[in-house]
Amino acid sequence: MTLRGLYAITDSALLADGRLVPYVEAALTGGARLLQYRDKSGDAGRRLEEAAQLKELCQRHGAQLLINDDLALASELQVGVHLGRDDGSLREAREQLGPQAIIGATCQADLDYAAEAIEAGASYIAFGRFFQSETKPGAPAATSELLTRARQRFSLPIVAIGGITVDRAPPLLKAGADLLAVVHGLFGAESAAEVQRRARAFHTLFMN
Ligand SMILES: Cc1ncc(COP(=O)(O)OP(=O)(O)O)c(N)n1
Ligand SMILES: Cc1nc(C(=O)O)sc1CCOP(=O)(O)O
Ligand SMILES: [Mg+2]
Repeated sequence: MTLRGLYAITDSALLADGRLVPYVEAALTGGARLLQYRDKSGDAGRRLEEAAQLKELCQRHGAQLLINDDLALASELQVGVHLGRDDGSLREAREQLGPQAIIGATCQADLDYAAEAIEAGASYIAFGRFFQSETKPGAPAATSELLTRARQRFSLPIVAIGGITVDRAPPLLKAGADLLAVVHGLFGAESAAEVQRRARAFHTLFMN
């Protein structure tokens, strides 16, 4: 699968009160290619149930599911995983999930760490945050110049994350991002119809 396009990331607060499935379905209908289940609660039963539902939705829409932080859950569902720098070993994830699995690595603004992540078996490298983020205000900042340098140095798919909206996205694509990872700019919406409209607008950016 080509890793390019909109990468939707769930948020348990934005998608509470029954919004998880309809909003995710809207994002996938609008064209999201990857979906990350990001839930920081310790409720293992609910996490398994929700992630299994999302896997089924992704399969129906030809998209790929990744689990944030949790290799054991990714392994149980046989889906991908996204790991930050303190979330466990990328090498172990690759060994456990096999050669086909999508494994993502948070690289913040660190090109040398990205090189290590690639060596350890990452499928994509994620840089950010590019703008002020409502979801993770404390994430270290990155610039589009960093993205340009990453593009020159690496051929692996590059993800941009952090405060991305449809209006802010074009310079990131110009600098070489293959995937735009978005929480609030996609799911911080009043209705599923608005989520679908935003997803479609992101999707259209990749057609140019
Ligand atoms: C695509 C993508 N990029 C970066 C992150 C951030 O991961 P991490 O630093 O581990 O922070 P948390 O998301 O776990 O709070 C991500 N999740 N996805
Ligand atoms: C989870 C996360 N990681 C980031 C990083 O820079 O590594 S920024 C971020 C939050 C992304 O959400 P939003 O699209 O609402 O800003
Ligand atoms: Mg993490």
